[in-house]
Amino acid sequence: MEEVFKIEGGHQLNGEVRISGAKNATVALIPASILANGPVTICGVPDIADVESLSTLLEELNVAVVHKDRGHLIIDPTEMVNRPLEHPAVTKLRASYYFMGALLGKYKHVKIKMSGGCYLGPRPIDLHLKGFEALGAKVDYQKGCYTIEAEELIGTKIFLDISSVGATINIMMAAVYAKGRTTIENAAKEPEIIDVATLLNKMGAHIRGAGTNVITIDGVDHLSGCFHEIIPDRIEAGTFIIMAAAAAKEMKITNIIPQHLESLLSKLQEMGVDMEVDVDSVTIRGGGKLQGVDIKTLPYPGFATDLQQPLSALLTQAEGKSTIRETIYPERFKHCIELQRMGADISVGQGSCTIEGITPLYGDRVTATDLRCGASLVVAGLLAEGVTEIHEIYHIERGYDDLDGKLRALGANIWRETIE
Ligand SMILES: CC(=O)N[C@H]1[C@@H](OP(=O)(O)OP(=O)(O)OC[C@H]2O[C@@H](n3ccc(=O)[nH]c3=O)[C@H](O)[C@@H]2O)O[C@H](CO)[C@@H](O)[C@@H]1O
Ligand SMILES: C=C(OP(=O)(O)O)C(=O)O
Repeated sequence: MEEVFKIEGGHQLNGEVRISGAKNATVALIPASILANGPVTICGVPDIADVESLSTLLEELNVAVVHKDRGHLIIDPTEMVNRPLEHPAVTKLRASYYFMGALLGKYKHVKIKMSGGCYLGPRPIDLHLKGFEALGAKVDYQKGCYTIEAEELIGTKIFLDISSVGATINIMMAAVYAKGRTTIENAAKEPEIIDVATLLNKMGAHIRGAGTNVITIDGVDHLSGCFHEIIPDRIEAGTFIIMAAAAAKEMKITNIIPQHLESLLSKLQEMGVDMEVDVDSVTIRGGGKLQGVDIKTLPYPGFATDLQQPLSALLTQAEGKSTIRETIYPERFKHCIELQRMGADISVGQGSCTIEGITPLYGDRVTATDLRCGASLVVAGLLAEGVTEIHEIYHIERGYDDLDGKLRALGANIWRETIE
């Protein structure tokens, strides 16, 4: 028995959609909260499977977790116990690795299984571990489990060979209680990193420079509970913007920070998408003629790798040739095989793909091999003739809050079906 999405294409989207809190911020804010010595209230928490998995892990640690209405989450680590995290929930998502930095920071000791998440090609965590070691920790890996411990953590200068989002956040969390100053050079600059630094600073940490490539963390002795509202999800916003360009007459995407979406919006403008950008919303008028474009994924503020997959589906409807060069995850092209099944003319090369448009798409039985592949297939399903059946939607549920409900409210014909 499996639950699938079915989408009947060709229904025009219209109206307004409100974007939820950012998944990639939330999944770091939740582990970061355990660094406090009192209750932390996070508001705007998206209703996604990754949050459920992290809540399970908090409960494993005897942290009190209360889900209130409208995305309020109260995390109270007052009675916390630093147990090994070997629960299967660890492997359900990538971000469980943030418990490494958080538990190491708070207790100088952590034992945790290897995390999971989308397979996008190899996703090593060597930079996280090197960062912990530079702070004075010893890392041991046995039988799929990391043990990381330190007598004390001492601030130091850490240069990241690659500006990794995960390593930047993990080191930041490990360093908040360290003695003296930690400097992260070549730090990642994604908005989610600023959000985590903001939460930690509200708790009493002393972090400067988040959002630039040099972050300094001056260790403190105590962190308290606080209240924090999560930034909007720029990847969910981008996905809906792409869907609007694909299938909307007029659609307003609200609760966004347009500055976080500049690389996408400027590409869509180059494609010929009609848009009106406001302070915290964008209105898209779809149905116009689209031109193919070339895209290169890059760390923020460059074009987000998480959006190249949904955009690929739209590019099948753009005139001429489009090329996507993937510099973050050169193997992130599994969605192309699924799109080909639906009629797309795509060839995949070494770290890139070429899409020839315009090709009509036809509903078929396809598989969401990862989260954004799933989003790409939903975009394709909205455009396709007939019914598209998407399997393995648990990937989509890991990162999109009520994607099908939001689409139905906009006029899409999408439903869930349980099949044998
Ligand atoms: C939960 C979360 O926030 N996930 C996002 C995060 O993943 P994640 O934090 O895992 O991605 P990173 O920024 O760490 O990865 C960037 C690049 O660095 C490499 N690398 C990373 C760490 C390391 O120790 N060694 C190493 O070689 C990776 O293989 C990749 O090629 O950023 C990615 C890049 O924007 C996004 O696609 C993910 O949606
Ligand atoms: C790859 C992603 O997520 P994760 O890092 O959680 O696997 C994503 O959000 O597109």
